[in-house]
Amino acid sequence: MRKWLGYDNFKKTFTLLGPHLMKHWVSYAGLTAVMIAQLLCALAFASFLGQMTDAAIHSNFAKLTGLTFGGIGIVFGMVFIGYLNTYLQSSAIYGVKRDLKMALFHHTLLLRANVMSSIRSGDLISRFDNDLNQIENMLGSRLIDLLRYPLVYCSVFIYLFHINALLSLISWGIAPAAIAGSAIFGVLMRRNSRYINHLTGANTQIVSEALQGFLVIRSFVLQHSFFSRYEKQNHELFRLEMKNAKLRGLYYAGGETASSLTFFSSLSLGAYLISYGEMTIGALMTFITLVHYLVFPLTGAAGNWAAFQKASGSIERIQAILDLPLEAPDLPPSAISAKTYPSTPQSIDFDRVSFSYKPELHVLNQFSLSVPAGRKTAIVGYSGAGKTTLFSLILGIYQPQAGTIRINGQSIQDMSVYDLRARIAHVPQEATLFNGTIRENLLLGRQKSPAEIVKAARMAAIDDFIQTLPEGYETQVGERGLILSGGQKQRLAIARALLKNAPILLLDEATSALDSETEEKVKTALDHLMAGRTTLIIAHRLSTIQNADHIVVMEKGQIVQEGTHNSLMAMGGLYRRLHNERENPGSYDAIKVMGLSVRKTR
Ligand SMILES: Nc1ncnc2c1ncn2[C@@H]1O[C@H](COP(=O)(O)OP(=O)(O)OP(=O)(O)O)[C@@H](O)[C@H]1O
Repeated sequence: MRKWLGYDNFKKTFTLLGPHLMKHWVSYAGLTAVMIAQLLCALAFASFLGQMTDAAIHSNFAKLTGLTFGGIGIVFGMVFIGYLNTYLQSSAIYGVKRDLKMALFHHTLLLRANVMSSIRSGDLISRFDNDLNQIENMLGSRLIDLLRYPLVYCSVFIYLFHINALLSLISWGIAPAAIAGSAIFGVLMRRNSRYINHLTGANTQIVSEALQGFLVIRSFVLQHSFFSRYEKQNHELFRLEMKNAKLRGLYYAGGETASSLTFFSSLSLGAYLISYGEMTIGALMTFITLVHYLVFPLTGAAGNWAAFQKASGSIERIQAILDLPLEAPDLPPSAISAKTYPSTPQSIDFDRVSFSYKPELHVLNQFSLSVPAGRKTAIVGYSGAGKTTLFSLILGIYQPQAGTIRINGQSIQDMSVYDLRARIAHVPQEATLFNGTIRENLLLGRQKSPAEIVKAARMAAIDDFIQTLPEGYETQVGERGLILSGGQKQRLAIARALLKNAPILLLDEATSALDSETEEKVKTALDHLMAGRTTLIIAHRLSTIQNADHIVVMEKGQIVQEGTHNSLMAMGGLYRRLHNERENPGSYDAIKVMGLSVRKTR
């Protein structure tokens, strides 16, 4: 029975919404007062109609005049209460919705990276959009209706019982049908709505992928396949929405039938009682004005219940995000992104670190490496060797399952992630730009003078390009930096790192998108930036790391060779193979590692 009536969903709804509702208690208390005032006005108006009718029948002009003024007063009162109702409802609905949205975004910003990478962006966006709208639908007057319906039913029943006991009992005839109808309707709506919410999420995902991957979609001519998926989902959504509409229609028809039946049976029985002199015409007028107040709390409660069932699916989806684990309990203080860490060099140590993204796949196994303070260490290896994973671990984005990572001898587990990241300037493989100006994208919350910004951009060999733009540093980069080339974005990311001025520098293929001439210019800037800082560089082109103090060669999450460029070249093995492959792609060694059989000519 509890399941059928959706009691658990009801409880879940209030567990999530309770604190937010409490915050807006003034609006909800106001709405409750308005609701009571509306009820009193309705009772007064019904009584007014009855008294007017009886006064007219008995030609009581003095009473009629008094009642007219009273009626005008009731009408003005109702108009004012109606205005208050609209205002307070908006404040209650949008206040709670705003708070829920902020809680969801706050949580999203702090989600752990492994959780974040498992969430589909479209699905997450639809929780902000579709699910919050469903909840909005349930807030405000629908919540107050939970109180209103029993209160209206009881007070009107007592009032009408006082007028005529027999007539008032007619409403009891529809009560069992209304309660059973509400339970069945609620269960069917909930089932349907869950599926609709899920499909809406999948639908948003397709649109989001189509926007993000529009170049690939066009170059691989995928429009048809994307459209077919979208079309199929939309047909299914339409089918489910229509199913819901049929349910609502049936429900509405049921409510109307119950209301009309009660009205006509009250009218007929009332007419009969009048003809026997057991009731006045005025009393019947009052009665039939109020009789629908005995029906709508029963049928309306069922409709309300259905809205709760619908919203409970959305609440479940929002709660599911709010239950996901966070990497830190709260947002970083606003000043931290502007903080410049003292530039004293810092050492990095990996001490028997083991890490896997998934239990069955070990990326690092008992990995140990010491990166001396203020030196330049390069990491090379085939794709998938685990190089980028090392950076993610240093940044505290993922936590190792075993072993310790230390910075200047202190375990990073004992540091706040924000303090840890304040020490590191990271240039990732893919430079992400945000919607905003070039200047905002370079600063990312930092305070720097225009001269410092230009200096960093010059060092990253991007100032010349920026100066050619009509609005220079104030140019909007467009969503995801679409107006810039891959190399330009990469140079902006390097300028960003220069401006961060942190003691640890992590460069992950930072110059991979640059042509050799630009790379040469940027290299000078990077050499300048790296001087005196602890630098880890991942590079595909080995020519860019030949002057590194130390080179670490990785294979399948293990260090297989270490040394300087010259010592590693002399040693032979994987480093020399990689070097020959990447720097002299036509050489005998390179062809051999590509698995081709070549006959030696010498
Ligand atoms: N978020 C992730 N979830 C699951 N597995 C991952 C994730 N990121 C990387 N991996 C896996 O971990 C392994 C190491 O990846 P990593 O990105 O560290 O390699 P890499 O040496 O930096 O490669 P590349 O040179 O291509 O960037 C790979 O097998 C990869 O498939």
